[in-house]
Amino acid sequence: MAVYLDCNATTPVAPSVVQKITDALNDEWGNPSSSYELGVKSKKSIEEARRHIAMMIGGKPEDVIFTSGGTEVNNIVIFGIVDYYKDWVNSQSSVEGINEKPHVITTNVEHDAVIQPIKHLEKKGVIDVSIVPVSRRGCVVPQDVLSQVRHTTCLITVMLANNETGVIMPVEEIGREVNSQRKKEKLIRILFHTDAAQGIGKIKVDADKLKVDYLTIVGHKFYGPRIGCLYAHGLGHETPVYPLLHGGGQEQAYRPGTENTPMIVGLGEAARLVCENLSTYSRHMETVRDYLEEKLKEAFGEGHVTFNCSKDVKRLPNTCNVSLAGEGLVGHVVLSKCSCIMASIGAACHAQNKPSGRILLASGVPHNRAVNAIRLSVGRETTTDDIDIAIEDLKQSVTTLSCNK
Ligand SMILES: Cc1ncc(COP(=O)(O)O)c(C=O)c1O
Ligand SMILES: O=C(O)CC[SeH]
Repeated sequence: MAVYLDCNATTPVAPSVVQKITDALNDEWGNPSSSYELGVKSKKSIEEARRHIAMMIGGKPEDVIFTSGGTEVNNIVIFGIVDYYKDWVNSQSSVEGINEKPHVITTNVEHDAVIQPIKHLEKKGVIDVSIVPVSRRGCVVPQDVLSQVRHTTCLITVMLANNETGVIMPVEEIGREVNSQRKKEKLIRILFHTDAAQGIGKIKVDADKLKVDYLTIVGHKFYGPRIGCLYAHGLGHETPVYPLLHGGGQEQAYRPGTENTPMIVGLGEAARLVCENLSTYSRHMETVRDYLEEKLKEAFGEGHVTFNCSKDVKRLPNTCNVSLAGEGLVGHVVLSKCSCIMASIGAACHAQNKPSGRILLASGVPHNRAVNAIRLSVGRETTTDDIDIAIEDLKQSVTTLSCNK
């Protein structure tokens, strides 16, 4: 019997989401831009989905733009900064600092879909970057971020929760202070982005409360389809969005292209499920995750089990990053000897045979523990019976590896 414990990598699509997608494929295939009934019907279902998504994050429907996924959203935000800064410089009467580059601040534990576009622009010499290391507890300190602000800073991006450790970052605290000094000094307003991919569907996400200008939504992390959304607070008037793509007028021309109605409708249903059931989902996942951690300690002994997320930081209710002490118990090797568990040692988009260098090591986990790390991320359907099976699977894997030494 297979036990899926990799929900931070991706989740199954909820049954009602599958049904909504199927119905839309069959009945709402019209072009949403078409003025006849078939098109109007498709457009209406898209706008209903937009309303559910806006409600899920405490935003307005007109501030939600559909994209192909989270990677696209993060690239829209990061690449847009270059034009944002240029437009601001051109709008200034004085030319002081006109040749200085826009400055971006981020952390050293962001997902590649944030780090890589930032590094790309830095390598091209287009932006200056400050990468703020998280504390030894794996959580970024707000003052460490804010102390990096300079007169050319125009974007701060800090993920809401880390995909490997589950650590929840102090986004709201940073959001409150981001522009506290700027207005007095007539400097460019700093735009604040959070990649909420791992938070949505697990914890309450309120864009207004977080004081973010941009927020990334990733459907396949909360039982939805593999598309995403960009939330921009006061889209187009308070917060600029510079399109990566140019074409028709869809999505207020911020993300042109004939809409993927079935997947958008599915994402709307996934958002509706979160709106209605988040506290139930969150409580269940935390109960099962805590049961998992107790059973790991029982099975291997407290002295042989180390959890790689500090107890005194806020963390996602579904994530357990654990290292089993013992020579040869390298994370990916232990998983390779398991016959039931489907899990990972870190981000799926990284090679599964080397430790999470950037995230666990960056979070203060010593190398000998990082190499033995396994990420177990439970879901809405994970049961304690699943955990019992997973624990037995891990025990047999460790026994096999110990005998082979
Ligand atoms: C934190 C985080 N950000 C961004 C992404 C990228 O989203 P997508 O897979 O939709 O491009 C992922 C997962 O894939 C993620 O875990
Ligand atoms: O597995 C993850 O952490 C997200 C997909 Se790269």
